[in-house]
Amino acid sequence: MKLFNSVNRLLFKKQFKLPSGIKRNSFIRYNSTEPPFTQGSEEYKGYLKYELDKKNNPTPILNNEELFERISNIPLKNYRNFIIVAHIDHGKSTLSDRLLEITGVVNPTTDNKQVLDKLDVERERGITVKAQTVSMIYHYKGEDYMFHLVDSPGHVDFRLEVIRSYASCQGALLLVDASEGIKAQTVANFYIAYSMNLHLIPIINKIDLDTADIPRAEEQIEETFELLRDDIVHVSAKTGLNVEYILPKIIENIPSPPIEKYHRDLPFRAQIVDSWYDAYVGVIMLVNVVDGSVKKGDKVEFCKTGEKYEVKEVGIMYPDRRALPKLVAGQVAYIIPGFKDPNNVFVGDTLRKVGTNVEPLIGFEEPKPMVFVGAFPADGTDFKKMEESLQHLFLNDRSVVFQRTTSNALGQGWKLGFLGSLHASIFKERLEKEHGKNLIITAPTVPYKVEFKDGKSEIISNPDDFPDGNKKSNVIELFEPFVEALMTFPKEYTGSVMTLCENNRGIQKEVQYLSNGQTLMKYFIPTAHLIDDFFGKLKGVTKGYASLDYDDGGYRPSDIYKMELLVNGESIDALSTVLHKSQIEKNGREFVKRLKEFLRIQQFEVIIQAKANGRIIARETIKARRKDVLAKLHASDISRRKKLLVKQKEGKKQLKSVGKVNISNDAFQAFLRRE
Ligand SMILES: Nc1nc2c(ncn2[C@@H]2O[C@H](COP(=O)(O)OP(=O)(O)OP(=O)(O)O)[C@@H](O)[C@H]2O)c(=O)[nH]1
Repeated sequence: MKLFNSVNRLLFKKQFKLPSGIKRNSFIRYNSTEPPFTQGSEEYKGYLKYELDKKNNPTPILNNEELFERISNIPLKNYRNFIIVAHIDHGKSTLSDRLLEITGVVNPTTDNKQVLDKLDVERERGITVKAQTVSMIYHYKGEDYMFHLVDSPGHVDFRLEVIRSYASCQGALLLVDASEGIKAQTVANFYIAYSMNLHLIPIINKIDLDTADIPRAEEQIEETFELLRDDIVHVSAKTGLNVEYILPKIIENIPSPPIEKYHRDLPFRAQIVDSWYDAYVGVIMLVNVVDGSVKKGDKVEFCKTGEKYEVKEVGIMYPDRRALPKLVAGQVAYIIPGFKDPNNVFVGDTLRKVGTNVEPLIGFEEPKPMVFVGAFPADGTDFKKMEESLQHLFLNDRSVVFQRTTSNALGQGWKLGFLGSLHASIFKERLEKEHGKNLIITAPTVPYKVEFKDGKSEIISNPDDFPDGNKKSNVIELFEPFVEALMTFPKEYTGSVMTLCENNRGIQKEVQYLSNGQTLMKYFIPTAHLIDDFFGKLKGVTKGYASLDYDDGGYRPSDIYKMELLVNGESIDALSTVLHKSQIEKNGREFVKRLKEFLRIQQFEVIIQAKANGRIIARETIKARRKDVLAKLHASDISRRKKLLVKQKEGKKQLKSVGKVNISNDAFQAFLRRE
């Protein structure tokens, strides 16, 4: 591989005519600081030829024996575990693809588009949802190095996933898009990496774009993160330009796993970093091996549950599973424990060999769902079948909370909890795509906290359970969750963003004007407003230029009430919401109006009301009208008559009944989807 790289480097050098005055040995610097080549220029054509040659002479892909032999000889001091962090869409997955090609993990001749984005949703939506790990071997200055690269999700909903991934890493590549510059998530991810003592390698990506502004991105990196301009590598992950210069930087700047924490001569101990389900082999666990070694046939124990299993397979992700005879300390690798139920595995738990009784490692913070929805099967749908199908959908995402629940209006169903609004919308979209009309999904809600007079407190994630009327007399205080939102946008929108935040009951924490003409603003925002498309509204008032990141902002006392929708005096529990006092009048009026539109004309008068704090807020009436489906037919048209009557009968079957009023599935769905 070394030979291959030097041949390529020569080829690469030969293709470019360097401007006069620039020496060959300043080649790296030249390529990493100058603007990209113009398309169609001689240099660009030369670069394309280099790309073609690379494709025709790829680094050979090792078979399992070769792989194990190479890995077995790599000492712990030559391990580098790192993560790529960046704002969403700044090119993490694309950069991973290029690194995998250079190190011969994947063949560059195949179309490597986001090799690591394995979940369907990730490929469909082009975003990373789960962190993925992949191992690489890189030969440098006569020695083999083992890299574990973690491609972490960029979106804030998956922040805990990012933090967990950091735990097994010593360094991070901090990626910034050359045309976009630093964004909210770049800042947020930088601070996490910094607080966890990770060594950072700054990289400016997308230098091939016409809109790339490299000096501006450099200035931002230097000013905001106090990283040296000279340390920045300039790359195009898309074309591969300069990506090879990142690898030596990783070796020289990121330390190996610390020898005081990782011991190859102690009994086996590993931390579970992630787990997923495979239809053929069952559960697969990704582990960070901290001490000792483990191999197929070893008996291992989960510290948390005490459950014991025999190891069926061990190996590394390369980029798919490659079975190896054994794993050793320092590796981030997989273990197949040979069971099917994903609920038996707890991320953060420690694995040890049976009988060794070594101390468990410190676990991770459990992800807390921030957004809840109810899901109910429409009439005629098989509950059990639907439940199996839903469970299947969530098998690979253990952060989804899945519980049975019942509603007086919609019958038996499930309560689903998600990490944030993107997480919820990804699954909602999939549910709607896969189950369409067979599933009614209620409006998203957030978990409220209630403190009672007896000192107890409760988290309420179903609005209908929110204390009201008599139940409220035992309550001392009600709390709603907030997020600490971090926004960046061009300075001229500062006033509009402030107004937006104030209108969403935001509490200002900090405003900073950055040198690049951007404002960085921090506000505490109620989570309920955040999930009500706050980002969409933020983009609206900043012409799409804002970026948003958020963190848990804790609970704050709040003047909140349950609002019910009544149809002929009967409350429809699935449509209850929890609202702040300031929103009740407006939302109450809007909700009854909307529900009126969606309710079918009934055979008697229907009264729709919104009620909160024991008071009727709004009211609408639907006048009775009998629908005669045969009215327009000629008396002798018997077969058509029959058909229509059958159709009417089917339609009636579809109606969900609340009190005496029938509400069709379509009406529920249309109301909830705000169509
Ligand atoms: N022009 C250009 N486009 C790039 C470059 N790198 C990535 N892209 C494009 O930018 C988009 C986002 O790239 P990804 O690699 O999916 O970004 P990501 O950071 O992994 O995104 P998330 O996983 O959603 O956070 C894709 O359309 C890429 O093709 C680059 O160097 N130049």
